[in-house]
Amino acid sequence: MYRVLVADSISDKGLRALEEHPQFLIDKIPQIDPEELKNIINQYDVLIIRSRITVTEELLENTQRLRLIARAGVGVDNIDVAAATRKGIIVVNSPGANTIAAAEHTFAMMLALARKIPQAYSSMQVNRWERSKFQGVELFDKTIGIIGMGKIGIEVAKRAKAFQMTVLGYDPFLTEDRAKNLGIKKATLDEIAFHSDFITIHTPLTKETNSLIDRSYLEKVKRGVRIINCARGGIVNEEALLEGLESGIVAGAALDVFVQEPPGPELKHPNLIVTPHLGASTKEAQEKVAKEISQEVIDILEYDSIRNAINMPDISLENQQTMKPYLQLSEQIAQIAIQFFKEAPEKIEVFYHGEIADNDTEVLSRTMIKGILSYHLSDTVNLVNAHHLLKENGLSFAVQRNASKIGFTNYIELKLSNRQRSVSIGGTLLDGIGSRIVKINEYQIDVRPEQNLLYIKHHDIPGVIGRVGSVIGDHQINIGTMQVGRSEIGGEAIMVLTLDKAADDGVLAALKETAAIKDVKLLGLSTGYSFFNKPSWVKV
Ligand SMILES: NC(=O)c1ccc[n+]([C@@H]2O[C@H](COP(=O)([O-])OP(=O)(O)OC[C@H]3O[C@@H](n4cnc5c(N)ncnc54)[C@H](O)[C@@H]3O)[C@@H](O)[C@H]2O)c1
Ligand SMILES: O=C(O)[C@H](O)COP(=O)(O)O
Repeated sequence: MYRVLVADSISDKGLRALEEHPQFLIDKIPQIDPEELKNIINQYDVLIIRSRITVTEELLENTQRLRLIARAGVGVDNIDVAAATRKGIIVVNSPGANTIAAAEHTFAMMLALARKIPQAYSSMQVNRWERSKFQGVELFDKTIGIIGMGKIGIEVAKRAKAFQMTVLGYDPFLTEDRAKNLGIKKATLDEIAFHSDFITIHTPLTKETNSLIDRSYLEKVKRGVRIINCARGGIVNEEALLEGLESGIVAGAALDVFVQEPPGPELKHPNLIVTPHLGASTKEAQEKVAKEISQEVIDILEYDSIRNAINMPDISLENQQTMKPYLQLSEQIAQIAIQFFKEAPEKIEVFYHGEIADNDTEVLSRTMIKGILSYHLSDTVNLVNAHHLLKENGLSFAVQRNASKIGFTNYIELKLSNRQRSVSIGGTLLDGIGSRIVKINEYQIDVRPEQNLLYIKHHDIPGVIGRVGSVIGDHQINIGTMQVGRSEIGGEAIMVLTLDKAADDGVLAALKETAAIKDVKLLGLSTGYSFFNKPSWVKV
């Protein structure tokens, strides 16, 4: 049973799927304060939040249990994603579910700003009738500059065109073609400053966008510009904005988001209109984000299907059918490799050949890293923090992908090495048959990866196979399959057996006493794959 803490006000209707799911137990504390959250966070597997809660590294230090932080909305700037990644916690959001709400709010703000509606309303509330004071401007025939042409920026652009505005768009990912298809002009930030009557921002808050609209930018804008920020507090520098409003360079501004939420009393000006972060606050958007997040939580924890994770590659239910057998094979290849290598390798190399190389193999690579690192670091490693732990432990990692086939339709090889030695394990998935380990170092074999494998290196002379069979039989262990590979007749050879139960120390000692046997290793593999599976190591 997974325990979920809903630590913000989230639509009940949207959460229904999660609440009705027998595997999830939900606690809702929408107004929880940071201290209480810190005290109880370790009781939960999942934390669902909006922008009210700040997830800090310090908060995450209080939990060993949390696996998933679900942001019912877009912005994850209130979550220390790097800290979550280090702890192996997946962070997901619900992009797109509140796009229309945010675009419509931007337009509501722009119209309210143009026609001074909030000011006129306040005046009438104190029984005044000041018609000339509240003369506004039209949107028709004006130029709007949109900074950030993502989902919301695009919806704002469409609406601006319906108002017959000239639309300038700036976004590092906006191409000329895309701009043309949208019927807008691709512009630079400076061109937006020089030509826009309205500027609206729709980027995330990043190092680059923090204070993007600052004093120096406001020195370049057209006098009388109106600025709208429904994206994130801080993208428009609040002090510079107040100065711009005071000097008249900025005729009006509309803010839905603030550096501090709620903002301090100093953030006031007669030409500044504000709303308390309401961009996503429509009934429809809240139901949609909560519904999307509920499904994502269920999919991740129940089906290992990941969409919209900030710190994990996507592995949706649709492509899971293809990828799941490879996930298990990758994990098993890594488990075999590290049980051979035993020490921590200095270098990890992965080679993908054939059709698999055309897929996004990142999740397979992470699975192998997890398989390798967890041998020494135990259960602190998962797919989320795999790369981080790799770097932290100073290991080098390289991937090579080659669509050409080398004997198999698909082939995955993992090589672990340090300055002294290396180990290579290769595996494939045979259509309609299942996975096979087909290479151990220089030896070609054909072994179905099962829970208990026994690897024996020996001289290729008569009698060894019989001796191995009788030692194992004497210990009442049934042999499932036996595969032999050799480099040359009478040279060195290997034998890989699948056993119905793990061989004990007595078997290994008896085998090692045989003169022709050079090495014996019992390899324990996990069967059945789950992102959160801990490998069941059988150390030899
Ligand atoms: N006020 C609200 O309640 C509310 C609601 C929803 C979203 N938002 C915020 O709106 C913002 C946009 O959301 P979205 O869903 O459109 O996201 P999105 O990811 O679809 O679009 C963001 C766009 O910003 C662009 N961008 C990034 N850095 C940039 C830069 N330096 N200059 C120009 N463009 C840059 C990206 O290329 C991307 O196209 C986010 O910050 C989100 O948190 C606020
Ligand atoms: O990033 C978002 O999705 C918006 O800012 C909405 O935030 P909220 O969920 O706190 O309303």
